[in-house]
Amino acid sequence: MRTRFIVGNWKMNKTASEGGAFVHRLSQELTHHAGIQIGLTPPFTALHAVREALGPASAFLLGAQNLYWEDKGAFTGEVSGTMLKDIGCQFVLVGHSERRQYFGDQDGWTNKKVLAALRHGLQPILCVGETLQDRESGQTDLVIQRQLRAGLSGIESQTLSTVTIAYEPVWAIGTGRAASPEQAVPVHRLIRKTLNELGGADIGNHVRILYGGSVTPHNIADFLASEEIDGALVGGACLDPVSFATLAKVAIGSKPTTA
Ligand SMILES: O=C(CO)COP(=O)(O)O
Repeated sequence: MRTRFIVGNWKMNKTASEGGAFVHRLSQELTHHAGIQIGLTPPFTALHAVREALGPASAFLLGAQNLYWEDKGAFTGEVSGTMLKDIGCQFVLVGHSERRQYFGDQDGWTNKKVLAALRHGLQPILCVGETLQDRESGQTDLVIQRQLRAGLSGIESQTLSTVTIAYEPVWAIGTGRAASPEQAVPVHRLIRKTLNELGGADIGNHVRILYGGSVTPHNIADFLASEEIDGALVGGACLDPVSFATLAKVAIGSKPTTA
């Protein structure tokens, strides 16, 4: 049984004080969320305020949007796994398409970042996804397999089962044009198959695979109706606490159907 995971990725939004206010409002809206995990990835500057607002016993998980693979040193502008762990993070996004597109994060880097996260006891969420051009030229499967094989290189089977994958088609991010479940599910199956090839046995069946790209309170149930989709990585619709709580409540209430 894979526990569902709904993650709100704030991207470059919200100051520290706005982050604290968000958490207070979210906690009022979402008083229980038994059976699923909910994570937030504020910008680095709001991590402390969000951790404080959540309190030590919070069931919400705190994550970061990126990390650097060295533990410390002369790397101006970077943040290490040691620092994220110290501030209370439990997980970290790696290889988000905006990192790949604007900041040059390549497959080799995502691998170093995944390994660094694991070394520090941070659960990595490795993001993969094809561009529109990739999809239209029939390259989707190749791109996804390349990103997975490179990003997860050198990880032993047992550890591989603790990684989470987010499938985020680049053309669906921030466009209001979500993939249909019919488009997403075959890619989720391909990801599981690739994980089984990488880890042996049925490792892929233990790994959570989230969908991301224009997920809203209105379409989340359609994705979660498939047992292949274990949750969502949400951008725009997570910035308002009421919208995010509504989305999470749908996730708590919906049951997957066996394919
Ligand atoms: O990139 C995303 C989450 O990481 C998705 O963003 P949107 O939900 O705004 O499309």
